[in-house]
Amino acid sequence: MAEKVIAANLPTAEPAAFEYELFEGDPDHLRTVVATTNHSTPWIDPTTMKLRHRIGRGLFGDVWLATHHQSNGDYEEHHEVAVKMLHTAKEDHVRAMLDKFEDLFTKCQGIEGVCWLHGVSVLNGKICIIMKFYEGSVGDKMAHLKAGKLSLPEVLRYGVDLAQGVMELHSKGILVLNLKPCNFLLDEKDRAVLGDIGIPSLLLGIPLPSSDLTRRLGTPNYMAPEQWEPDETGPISFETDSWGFGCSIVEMLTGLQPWFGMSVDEIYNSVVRRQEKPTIPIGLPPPVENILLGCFEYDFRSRPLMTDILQAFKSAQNADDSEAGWREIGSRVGKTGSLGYTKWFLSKDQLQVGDAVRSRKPSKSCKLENMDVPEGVIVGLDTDRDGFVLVRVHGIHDPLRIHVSKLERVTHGLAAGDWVRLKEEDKKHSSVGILHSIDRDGSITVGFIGMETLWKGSSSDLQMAESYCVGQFVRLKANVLTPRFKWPRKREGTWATGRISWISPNGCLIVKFPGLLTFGDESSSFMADPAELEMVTFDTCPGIVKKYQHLEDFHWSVRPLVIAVGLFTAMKLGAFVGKKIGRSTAKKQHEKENHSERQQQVDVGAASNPAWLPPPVANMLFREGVSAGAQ
Ligand SMILES: Nc1ncnc2c1ncn2[C@@H]1O[C@H](COP(=O)(O)OP(=O)(O)OP(=O)(O)O)[C@@H](O)[C@H]1O
Repeated sequence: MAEKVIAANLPTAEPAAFEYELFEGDPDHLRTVVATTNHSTPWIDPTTMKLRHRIGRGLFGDVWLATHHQSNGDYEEHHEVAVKMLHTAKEDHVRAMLDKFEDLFTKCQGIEGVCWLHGVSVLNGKICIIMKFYEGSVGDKMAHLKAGKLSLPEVLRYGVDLAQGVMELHSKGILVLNLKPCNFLLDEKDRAVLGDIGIPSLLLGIPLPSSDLTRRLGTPNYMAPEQWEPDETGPISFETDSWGFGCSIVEMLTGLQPWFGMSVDEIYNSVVRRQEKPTIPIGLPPPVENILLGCFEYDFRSRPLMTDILQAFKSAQNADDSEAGWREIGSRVGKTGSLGYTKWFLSKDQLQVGDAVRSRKPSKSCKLENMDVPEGVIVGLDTDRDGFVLVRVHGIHDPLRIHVSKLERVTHGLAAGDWVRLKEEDKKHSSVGILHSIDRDGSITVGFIGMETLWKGSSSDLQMAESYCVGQFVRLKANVLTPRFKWPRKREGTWATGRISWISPNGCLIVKFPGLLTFGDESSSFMADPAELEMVTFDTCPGIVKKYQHLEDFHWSVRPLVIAVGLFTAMKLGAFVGKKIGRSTAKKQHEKENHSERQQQVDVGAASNPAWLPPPVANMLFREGVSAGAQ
């Protein structure tokens, strides 16, 4: 049977190549790696391995069927094993990966629901992960079915197996990052186990050989938005696996791989830039449908954890009519609470009596004002109404009855979601980030630009930082000469001011520049490090000129519009002034004519008067003349 599956899995088998692969390597090189690596338990002597057939070729390397030969004088055994041979890496990277593998190996011991790991070896400078050989995968099973998809009860059963396996790995701090039906292996009892565990995690932080692979830490069709550039718009976290899990379930239910037929760049544009989600079949049991909707939340903090997924699948499995309602394919919109948080987001922190709390601000707002509870303490749980707690607020006699979704826990002055700054800067990453969690003992996790995973530390390492939200205007601080990310300049050469359009969970700001006119492919969105920015508001702009310049940041058309209005006004004014001048010239002309007429009359009247007569006298004469003329 094993041979049958192997044959079916042989897309590009190279039967003769393995001997070459195994023995061509420089034994001294191997000995160096072996000798300098701490390989107490997982290390397998490469000379005991014999590669037989290549089963498949994946993004991270090839999988081979091999024989592992073991003997200790008394006995001699040959085991059929699967060998994942990773791509060639530099010697110091090999060492780093072997150390990481050892940690993974130790943590995986005794975990059910994940592929059995025998150990690790190095052949030809390539790391080989040696695992139990399984008869096939969920992907293989689907490929052999006529419709290419599984029944709902089967999906739920495998889903429960897998969620349990992933949950166990998560409990040991291991991220899978490559969940997909081909990596769900099937054991003798038709239970799904996770294959290929943790390989992207082994590669985290290690430069990949091909530039094409550098931004991929998984299989593109199953990758979560934050997985593409985890140090820039990440970090990756446990909920990153929830996205991959959701993609796999959708594929198992429909037989269609998410983003099928699209190139890597097209998938990147759909998932990361346009924030699109895989299509979810409609008519699924409500717990499964809700969980899938949650799995495809763009911000991973809003997604369910594996324990939520397991619970949902179990409850759908127990429901009698699980398959009755599943009909056709369509898309749905996720449900969020009144403040814009999903129930998965809110369920990550369970409030307890004695917790200090404050009102939760709406998810897309910076404003803390008008809070019902600026500061309070939970003094009891309302047993009559589910989800309500009693909060004692300073200055109010009776405790307030408030729903937990409207409150957030404050520990050592910090609450999840706060903007924080590291007291001691670390050059490797930004000093400003977003707090993801704070335990009651003060241990924290923070998302920082420059880190692929969450930073762990203590609340005493942090201080509050200025918070940013979508819609605010920002520009680079004057002392920033070389920003972390590219930042556009105005025509005059000064840094442009932009508007925040999105905030990644690590605090990376996606900034648009409505004040700059862009052409063709020119991108209008830029990433920015909050540590390098300052806010721009009308109040902070000194003087009328700066205020007007800020007005220009709102839209590129403000300047031409102002120029047009200016020109129009100038023309109108010109015309008006022209008319006025014309009128006054005509008037003056008229007056001049009148005057010369009068003058003539005066001259006539004054003809007998000498020219040296003083003006009052002359005027008197003039008046007399006018009156004489008028008479
Ligand atoms: N332990 C194993 N036993 C039997 N078959 C395995 C085992 N591990 C992997 N396979 C099979 O080998 C084939 C190739 O696996 P591989 O994981 O290399 O491919 P991939 O999942 O497409 O790529 P990658 O994981 O590198 O992104 C798959 O069909 C997989 O089911």
